[in-house]
Formats: sequence, structure tokens, C-alpha cells
Amino acid sequence: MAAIEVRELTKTYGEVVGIESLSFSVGKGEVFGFLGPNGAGKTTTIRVLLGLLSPTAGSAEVLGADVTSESDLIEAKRRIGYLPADLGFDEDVTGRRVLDYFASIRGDERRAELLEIFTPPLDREIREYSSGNRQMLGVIQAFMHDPDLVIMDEPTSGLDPLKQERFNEFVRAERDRGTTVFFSSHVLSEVRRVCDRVGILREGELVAAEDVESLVDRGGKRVRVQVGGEGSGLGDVEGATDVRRLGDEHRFAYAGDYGTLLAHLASYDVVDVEIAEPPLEDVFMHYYGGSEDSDGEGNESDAGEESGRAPEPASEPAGGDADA
Ligand SMILES: Nc1ncnc2c1ncn2[C@@H]1O[C@H](COP(=O)(O)OP(=O)(O)OP(=O)(O)O)[C@@H](O)[C@H]1O
Repeated sequence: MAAIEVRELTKTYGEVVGIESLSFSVGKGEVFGFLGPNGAGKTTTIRVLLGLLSPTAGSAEVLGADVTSESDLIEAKRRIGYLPADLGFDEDVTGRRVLDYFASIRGDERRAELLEIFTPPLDREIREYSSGNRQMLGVIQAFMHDPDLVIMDEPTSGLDPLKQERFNEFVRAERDRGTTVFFSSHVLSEVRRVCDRVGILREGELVAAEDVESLVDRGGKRVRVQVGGEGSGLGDVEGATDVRRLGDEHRFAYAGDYGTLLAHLASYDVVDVEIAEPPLEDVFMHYYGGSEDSDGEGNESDAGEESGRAPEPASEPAGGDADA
């Protein structure tokens, strides 16, 4: 049994399509990144999975529970952790009170361990919390009852790079202990670091769900070569595309095997060579077919991370204990 099974799932808001005929599954123990730009349907999918929105058509199961069955879902939610995009904590209480509240509902056997990794100021009121501290408190409440499955909506938003790295390390360790993690993101480099598999959502439809390495292979390696002399015909090797010359440097994308490339380069007087993975943005654009071009420099930027977010649907208290 998969941890998450989604079949032909559609959710519309009146005329507006949130997601359409979405199908995917997430295996037990897998870390699955759910990628898409603002408005692609990530939050809608997550809210349906938590029973917070009813699907218009299709079906979804989490840990074997039909998300439209309140009784099944209540049982399954004991084994699920949830980090919503909009945490919705009570501003007047301390972080400790927030954790005590969730502990009273679902338990907190991992609280102490999590507080050694994530360090929000527990005795301050939430209104004094920075967004990073709120997010850390959210991560602690999502994991502290030792769930089998954790669903997170943009978990690293608001975290500084050091805390993001701590979060990434934590997710990798969670995978090693067998926890299934499903999280949405529009930060491509982040999913690359921690996910086994990635689903790319575009305008409510899944356009790809594959392992991260295949996605990267699909984009082709980025090759830069400097040679003595003219280097004519240097880009004439099977698998090379987008061949360009900048001064004495030759650049191209390469989707063939290393042996062929190295044999080809051996006939030149190579001064310098660099073979790098493509920026995931390029892979992403391949699926979106957008006109936004990467800079071709191989930079893995977090484009969009700071961009304005579409208004969130009505928020619910963290922990997903709103009505099914
Ligand atoms: N409550 C709502 N009423 C009407 N339309 C909605 C509602 N919630 C979402 N939508 C629409 O559904 C589509 C998917 O939105 P959703 O919030 O699921 O996307 P998202 O991928 O989570 O985006 P973001 O990265 O901005 O959070 C968008 O067109 C959005 O405007």
C-alpha cells in the first residue's frame, strides 16, 4: 500500500480549476517533492489530502484512508503530521503552549529531540516570533508525535539558509528512519537536495513525476571547454545541443555518455574543461515551456522564492484538525 494514492483528482472552485485529473502515488518511506509555481494547485492538493477540502471528482487515500471518509481520516491523522502554508497559531500564547496544545491531541514523544535541532524561543509569545521561528515551531509540531507520514506546504519558506540546511539534513535523516515525507515547494534547488522523487505540477495538472536524477539527465549536462587553437568542430558530437562560443571558451548542453564526449575532446588541446549538472530551472522550463530563459551560466538560482504569493485559501489551525 502506498502512503499517498491520488487518482484522477479534480478540485474546482466554481469556475476556477484548482487541480484537474491529478494522479500520483508516494511510496512508504519516500521523500516526494511537489513542485510548481504560484497558483499551480499545490495547496489545493495538500488540503484535499488532509480532508480540509472535498474533491470535486476522483479519489485520494492517505495511509490507506479515503480522504472523503471522516472516520477513516480521523484514525489516519493520528499517524500524519501536517505543516500548513499558513500556520495560524494563536498570537497571544507562547510557543510552549502551542506545543502543549498539539501534544494533548496527538502526543509529543519526539519533542525534546526536535527541540535540539530546531530552536524557537519557547517562552515568548507567538506575536514576537520571526517567520523563521514560526516555521520551526510548525516543523516541531508536525513531527513531534512521530508520524508515519508528514505533509508540508512550503516548509522552508521563512527559513534562513542555515536553518534551511538544518531542515534538509533533518528530512534526510527522517527518510533514513522510514518516515514518508511529502512537501510542496517552488524552490527547485531545495527539492533537488532532499527528494527521492519529484512531481511537477503545472496549471493543476501533473506534467512529470520521476526521480530527481532522471529529471536532471533530461536537462543534459552543461559542458564548458577551453582549448588551444580554434577548436573548430568541438561541438560536433552526438548529444550536444545549444553549442556556443564565448571567446576561447566553447559551451554546450550534452545528453550523451561521458565516454563519447571524452574521446571526442581528446582530439583537441584541452586547456580546461568543466562538466556540470544543469540548473533544475532549465529542467523546469523544459516542462513549462516558458519563455523565461536561464542565464546559461549553470547557476542554480532560487528564482521565485521571494516572489509574491497568491492569496492563500482560508487558513486552518496548524495540525490539520479542521473539519474533514
Ligand atoms: N478558495 C479559493 N477560491 C477560488 N480559487 C482558489 C481558491 N484557492 C485556490 N484557488 C485557485 O486555485 C488555483 C490553485 O491554487 P493553489 O493555492 O492550490 O496553488 P499553489 O500551487 O499552492 O500556489 P502557491 O504556490 O501560490 O501557494 C489557483 O488558480 C488559485 O487562484
